[in-house]
Amino acid sequence: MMDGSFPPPPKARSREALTREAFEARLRAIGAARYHDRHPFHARLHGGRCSPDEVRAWVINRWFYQSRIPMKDAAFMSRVEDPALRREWRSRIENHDGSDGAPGGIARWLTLARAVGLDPDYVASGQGVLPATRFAVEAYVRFVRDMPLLDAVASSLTEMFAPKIHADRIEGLLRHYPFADETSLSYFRTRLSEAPKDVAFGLAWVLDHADTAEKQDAAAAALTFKTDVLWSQLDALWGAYVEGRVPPGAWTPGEGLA
Ligand SMILES: O=C(O)c1cc(C(=O)O)c2c(n1)C(=O)C(=O)c1cc(C(=O)O)[nH]c1-2
Repeated sequence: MMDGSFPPPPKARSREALTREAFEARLRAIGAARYHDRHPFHARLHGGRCSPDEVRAWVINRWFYQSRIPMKDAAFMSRVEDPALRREWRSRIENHDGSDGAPGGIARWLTLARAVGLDPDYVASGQGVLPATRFAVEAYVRFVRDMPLLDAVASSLTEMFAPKIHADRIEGLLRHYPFADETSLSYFRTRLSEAPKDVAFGLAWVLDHADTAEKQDAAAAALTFKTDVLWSQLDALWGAYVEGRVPPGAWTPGEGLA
């Protein structure tokens, strides 16, 4: 500078938060690019190309995810100080565990297990679950237990994309597999009516609370993390049961049959 002074440092420009609409679009774009409906295992399953043992392997491994969902929701609720938020959230646990003597999602999953020829007690024991499935699912439970509440709620928002995959699954399984009927697939039919309430609440909560660019980034990262949790389970399933590299200790065909 002519007068020998230094130019002022550039002002640290704070990024503006996206509008509600633009932020929702950002979250939906994560699903469009990364949700596990795009995984080749789902195309194989819904297209009728899975062998009976591949279907059994999917039922055994996916059970582990199902079984941990109410545990992660309980972990979430244990951190919530607002009774209104806990009241809203607790139906998620009842949906899976059942209430007032009515069966929940876990019981419906075991009905599916029986229909594909598995012993439900074997499936419920968690034996034979792939190590990578266990790692991914446990990472999800820990994430919800340890991260800020905003990240925890955002990580549940993969469910925004689930109704389509549940509807595709019902249609594909009914068309291609003899075990499929309204009883064996009741898990998915029930989710079609349960999930929209949870999604509407969770999405509105995230849109309300992610009110800075940094929080929006954190919520988007949480949703991305969750898509990885889902995708890596199917990668593990594919490696073990489509390509035939079953890791030590994991289910082998013939085990755990009814
Ligand atoms: O079949 C599926 O593809 C699928 C995906 C997801 C998901 O996106 O996490 C859930 C479910 N199903 C489901 O049935 C379910 O109850 C559920 C709860 C949650 C969650 O993160 O709280 N995700 C899912």
